[in-house]
Amino acid sequence: MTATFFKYQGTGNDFVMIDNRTLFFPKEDNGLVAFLCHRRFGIGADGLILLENDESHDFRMVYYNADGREGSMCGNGGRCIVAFAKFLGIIERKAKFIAVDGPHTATVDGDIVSLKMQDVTEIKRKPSALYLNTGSPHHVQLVSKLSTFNVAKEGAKLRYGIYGEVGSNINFVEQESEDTFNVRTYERGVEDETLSCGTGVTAVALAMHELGKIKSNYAHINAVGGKLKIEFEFSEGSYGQIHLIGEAKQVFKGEITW
Ligand SMILES: N[C@@H](CCC[C@H](N)C(=O)O)C(=O)O
Repeated sequence: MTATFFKYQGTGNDFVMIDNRTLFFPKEDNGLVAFLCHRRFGIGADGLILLENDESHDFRMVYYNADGREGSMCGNGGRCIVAFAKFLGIIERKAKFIAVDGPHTATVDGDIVSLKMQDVTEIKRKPSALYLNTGSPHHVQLVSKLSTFNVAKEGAKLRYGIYGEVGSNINFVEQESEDTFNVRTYERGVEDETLSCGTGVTAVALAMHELGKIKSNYAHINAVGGKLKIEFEFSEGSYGQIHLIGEAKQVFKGEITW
């Protein structure tokens, strides 16, 4: 079979994007997804995303990690699929779509996509980290000398050591200034460091607010692959109106045969 695909990136988190409105894609074939994401034998990506029709939303997002398994919510992927929906003419400046963690809204302004995330009602404190779910599970840990920190090794240790079979994404953070943080993430399902993780930097912003490290209702994040902004409201122990904001770009279009 020969299929048309698109490649998108959001602050360096890259995705194979497929228009599956005709439902041609064999969704149960995890080996095929892993092959398409493979950086030497396939197209190469941190994940694969299918755009499908949905009765009560503009579209449906189906997200797979690079290991071929369906993942939990992907924030950067969510921003990229909104840019893809605009490219396909499904939306103009506003989107309402459904993903694995529920409905999302988004706005597009040029290459900048602002994606509304689910509310977060619980942040767990661990001895040297915080743990929360922003659509995907995230461990958030402050470290020093982030630029030379061994994210792949330490991330794998925590991902398998603390969180067992289900696992978690692991974010290492360093405060840069009053409202700015540098973040590097080990991603579950990619099983390596990626250049950016949208649900991860969202988790970092909320965790830093929880620790009193930010007084504002926003945070700027320097991921390895680019800059993101997170805005939120905090009331009665809960975070709402959470927006993940940053660039999402189409990189190329191609055809692949399997
Ligand atoms: N890259 C993603 C996170 C994707 C989810 C994750 N790898 C998982 O299934 O745990 C993002 O931008 O949020």
